[in-house]
Amino acid sequence: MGRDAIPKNWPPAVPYLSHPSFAPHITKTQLDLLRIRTPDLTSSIPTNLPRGPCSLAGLFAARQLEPGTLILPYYGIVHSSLPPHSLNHDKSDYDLWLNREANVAVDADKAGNEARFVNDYRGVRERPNAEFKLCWDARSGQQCMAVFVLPSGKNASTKAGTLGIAKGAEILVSYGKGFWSKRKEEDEAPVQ
Ligand SMILES: C[S@@+](CC[C@H](N)C(=O)[O-])C[C@H]1O[C@@H](n2cnc3c(N)ncnc32)[C@H](O)[C@@H]1O
Repeated sequence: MGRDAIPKNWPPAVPYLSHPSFAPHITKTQLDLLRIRTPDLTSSIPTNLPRGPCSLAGLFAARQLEPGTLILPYYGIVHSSLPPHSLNHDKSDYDLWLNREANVAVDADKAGNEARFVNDYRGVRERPNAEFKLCWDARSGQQCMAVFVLPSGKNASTKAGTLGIAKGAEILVSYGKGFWSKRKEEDEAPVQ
């Protein structure tokens, strides 16, 4: 796979990222905080994970995926969540916290990779089968958000044979109740 490869059917209006992109306002202090591997970052992206299109999944698993497996990193524009650069007043559906201490989030609205298409499980199946998790990218020596198969016991189905993600199944996370209650409020708000 060449360095400039992009996934099939990628929307032409959204630049495809094969690494995080840093907004120009990100400070050295914020960057330095992202370069610390804190003890809670037990999961990692290995140095041999290729850049570019993901071989394990687009939105659907390309093969059976075991609990806890790294599926793919979540790339977007790494930006400060504090004013004046905060995107809060125009927060996108693709914006995830990266590091609260550094006030840094990653937004895949304007640019990203396949992970920006991961849907919520509600209305699709009974439970999520994957999660967004902060991990350590050993390739760049930086903290990175990524999508992992839910480990056994973490909201995952415990029925025999249903752990992990079966080949062909959709990758589904939980956006959290807060996401959908906010969406409901917005939908019900009177049009100004
Ligand atoms: C991060 S995007 C996910 C990708 C999106 N489906 C797309 O095709 O670009 C988040 C948006 O996807 C839609 N979405 C995700 N999960 C959904 C679900 N379970 N039911 C309905 N809409 C969903 C919502 O519109 C949400 O704002």
